[in-house]
Amino acid sequence: MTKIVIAGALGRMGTTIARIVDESPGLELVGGVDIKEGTLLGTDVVTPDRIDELLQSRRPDVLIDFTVADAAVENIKAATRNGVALVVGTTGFSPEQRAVIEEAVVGTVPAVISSNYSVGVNIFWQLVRQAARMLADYDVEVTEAHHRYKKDAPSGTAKTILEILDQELGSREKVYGREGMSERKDEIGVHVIRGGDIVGDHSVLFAGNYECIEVSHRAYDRAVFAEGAVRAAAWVHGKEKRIHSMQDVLGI
Ligand SMILES: NC(=O)C1=CN([C@@H]2O[C@H](COP(=O)(O)OP(=O)(O)OC[C@H]3O[C@@H](n4cnc5c(N)ncnc54)[C@H](O)[C@@H]3O)[C@@H](O)[C@H]2O)C=CC1
Ligand SMILES: O=C(O)C1=N[C@H](C(=O)O)C[C@H](O)C1
Repeated sequence: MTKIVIAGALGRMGTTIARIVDESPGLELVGGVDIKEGTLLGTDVVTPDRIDELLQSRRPDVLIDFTVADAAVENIKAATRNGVALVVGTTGFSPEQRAVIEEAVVGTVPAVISSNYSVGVNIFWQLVRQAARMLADYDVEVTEAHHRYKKDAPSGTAKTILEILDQELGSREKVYGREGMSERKDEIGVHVIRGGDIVGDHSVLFAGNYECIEVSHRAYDRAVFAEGAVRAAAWVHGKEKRIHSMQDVLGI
C-alpha cells in the first residue's frame, strides 16, 4: 500500500486528488496539510506548522503538493527532511525557487515535478516541439486561458511551452500582450485570459504567409490533472533520488 499525504488538501486540486486516491486500489490517503485544519475523507488535515509532526506520525511514502509557490518550497523541504518522495504540481516558481527545490531534492528523495499532469498536455508538448522544429521561420504566438481564481500568469504549462520553443528556435524575445504601436519583430507573443471556470486551455499558433497551424489542448475537468498526479504518486516511490518528469512517468 502506498501511503499519501496531500498539501493543499482543501483546495480545488487537493480535494479532487483525495477522491481519486480514495478510489484507487493500492493507495491510501493518510493525511493532509492546509492553512486551516479540518478533515478530508476521514483523515486529519493539519496546518503547515505541523507538517513535520504529520509526516513523522503517519509515515507517508509520497507527499503530493498542489499549493502556491512559496508554500510548496517549504513543503518540499519538509518532505526531504523526512525522506518522503514528492509529486509537485504547484506552478509559479521563480528561477531562485527552482534552484532551492533542485538542491533539496537531488540525492535526497525521488520527485516528479510537472507544470501539467494531464496525459494530453504531455503529448501536446511533444507536438509543439515537432511543429517548432519544422516551422522555424513562422511567427509564433502562445495563448492560455484559465479560471478567474488562478493566481499565477502565464500558467506553468505556458512557461513549459516557452522553454520548448526556446530549445527548438533559440531564445526569442517574449512579448506579453500588445498595446499601441507595436510592429512585430522576431518575437513570441504570449497572451493570458482569465475568466469564469475555464479549466485550462493552451494553444500555440504558427503563422506563415497564406496559412496558419494551431496546436491546442483543452482540459474539460481538473480530474485529468488529478489522475495524472495520482499516477505519478504510484510510480515515484522507490525511484532514483532526483527530479523526474511526467514524461518519465508515462514512458514517452
Ligand atoms: N501541474 C498540474 O497539472 C496542475 C497544477 N495546478 C497548480 O496547483 C496549484 C493549486 O491549484 P488549485 O488547487 O486550483 O488552487 P487552490 O487555491 O484551490 O488550492 C490551493 C490550496 O493550498 C492551500 N495552501 C496555501 N498555503 C499552504 C501551505 N503552506 N501548506 C498547505 N496548503 C496550503 C490553500 O489554502 C488552498 O486550499 C496552483 O499552483 C496551480 O497552478 C493546478 C492544476 C493542475
Ligand atoms: O491553476 C490551474 O488551474 C492550472 N494550472 C496549471 C498551470 O499553471 O499550467 C495546469 C493547468 O493548466 C491548470
